[in-house]
Amino acid sequence: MDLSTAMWTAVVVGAAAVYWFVWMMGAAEVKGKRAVNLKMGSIAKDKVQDKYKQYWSFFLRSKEDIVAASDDDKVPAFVDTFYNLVTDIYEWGWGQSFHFSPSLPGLSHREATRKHEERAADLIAARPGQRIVDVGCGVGGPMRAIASHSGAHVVGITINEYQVGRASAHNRKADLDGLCEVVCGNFLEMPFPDASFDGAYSIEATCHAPCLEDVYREIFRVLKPGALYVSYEWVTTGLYRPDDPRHVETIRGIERGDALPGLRAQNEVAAIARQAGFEVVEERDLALPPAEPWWTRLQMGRFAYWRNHLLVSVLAALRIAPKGVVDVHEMLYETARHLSDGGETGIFTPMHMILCRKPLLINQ
Ligand SMILES: C=C(CC[C@@H](C)[C@H]1CC[C@H]2C3=CC[C@H]4[C@H](C)[C@@H](O)CC[C@]4(C)[C@H]3CC[C@]12C)C(C)C
Ligand SMILES: C[S@@+](CC[C@H](N)C(=O)[O-])C[C@H]1O[C@@H](n2cnc3c(N)ncnc32)[C@H](O)[C@@H]1O
Repeated sequence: MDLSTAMWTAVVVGAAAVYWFVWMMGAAEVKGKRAVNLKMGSIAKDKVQDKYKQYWSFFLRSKEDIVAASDDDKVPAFVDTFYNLVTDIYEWGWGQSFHFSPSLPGLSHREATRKHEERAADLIAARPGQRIVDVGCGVGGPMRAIASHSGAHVVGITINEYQVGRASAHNRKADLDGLCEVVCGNFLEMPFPDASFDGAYSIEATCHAPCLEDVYREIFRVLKPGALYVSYEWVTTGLYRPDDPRHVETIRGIERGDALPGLRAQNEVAAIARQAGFEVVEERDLALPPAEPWWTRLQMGRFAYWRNHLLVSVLAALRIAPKGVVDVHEMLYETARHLSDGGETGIFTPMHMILCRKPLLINQ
C-alpha cells in the first residue's frame, strides 16, 4: 500500500470512528435528541456558564438558608434555569420520561418506565372523556403514555418554556396532539379555573415546590369534587438520620443537583395532603420490596457516563455544544452518585406514592 492510499484509509477509518462515536454511541436511548444537538434550553450559548454558576450558588445553600434569605419565591425561576440547563441532556441520556421506576425483570427500562406511568393513570381511574392535569409535565413522556393508555385528555403544565416546545413537538410526532396539550406556567398558580379537571397526577415534580402544601392546595382547587390525585414524591425515609454526616451529604447532594429547595420526610406527606383538604386514600413507597431497585439503572451506566463525558467535552471543544455543558454534565454525574447512594442506603425514595381524593362535600 503506498503512502497516499494509507493516508486516505486512515482518514476514512478515522471519520467512520468519529461518526460512530458521536452518532451511534452518543445516541439517545429514545431517539429524538442526539449529542450534536445539545442546547441549553432558551439560554444563549455564551450565557450558559454564567447561568450555571448562578444556579449552583443558589442551590448550594440549605433549605434553612434559602428560607432565612427570604428566597423561597425565587425557587421557580431557578428551577426554570435548571431545566434550561438539563432538559436536552436528560432527553439524550435518559429518554422522554424524567423520572425513575422500579426495575421489572425481563422488561427494558423503557417498558418499566411505561408501567410506572400507566400505574398512575390506573390509580386515578383515568378514562376517555375526562380532562386530567399533569402537574410538572417535563417533555411529556408520562403524558403521552397516560393519554394513550387511558384515552383521557391530558393537559400538562411546566415552568419551562423550552420543555413546552419539546413536549408539543413530541406530541405531534406521536400523533397525540389531539389528546395531549402543554402549557407554560407555575404549578403554584395554575392558569386553570376552579374545579376544571376530573383528575390529576404529578410524577417526581412537586419536590421542586418550596412548600408542598401550596402546590397541593392549588391542585385541590382545580379538581372537581370527588376527583382523584396521585403523586410520586421524592422524600427521605425513616432510615434517614440527620446526625449522620454521610446521610446529610447524600441528601444535600441530591438537593443541589436536582434543584430542590429541601426534601420532605416520608411521614409528613399525608398530613400535608390532609391539610390541603384532601382525603388520603392510599399511601405507599413503591420502591419497597418486592419492587426491584430503581437506582441500578444509574449505576449500570458508569461506562456510559465516561463515554458521555468525553463526548460532551469534545463537542464543547469543537464549539458544537455550549462550553457550560461540561460543567452541567459533571454536576449530573455527581448527582447520579448521590441518588444511587440514597437508593442503596434506603434513606431516600423518589416514588413515595400518595393517592388522594377531593371530598364531594367540603367543610369550610
Ligand atoms: C425527577 C428528577 C430527575 C430524575 C432523573 C430523570 C435525573 C436525575 C439525575 C439525572 C442524570 C444523571 C446522570 C446523567 C449522566 C451523567 C449523563 O451522561 C446522561 C444523563 C444522566 C443519566 C441524567 C439523566 C436524568 C437523571 C437520571 C429531579 C430533577 C427532581
Ligand atoms: C423531574 S421533571 C418530571 C417531569 C415529568 N413529570 C416526567 O416524569 O417526565 C419535573 C418537572 O416539574 C416542573 N416544575 C418544577 N417546578 C415547577 C413549577 N413551579 N411550576 C410548574 N412546573 C414545575 C419542571 O419544569 C419539570 O417539567
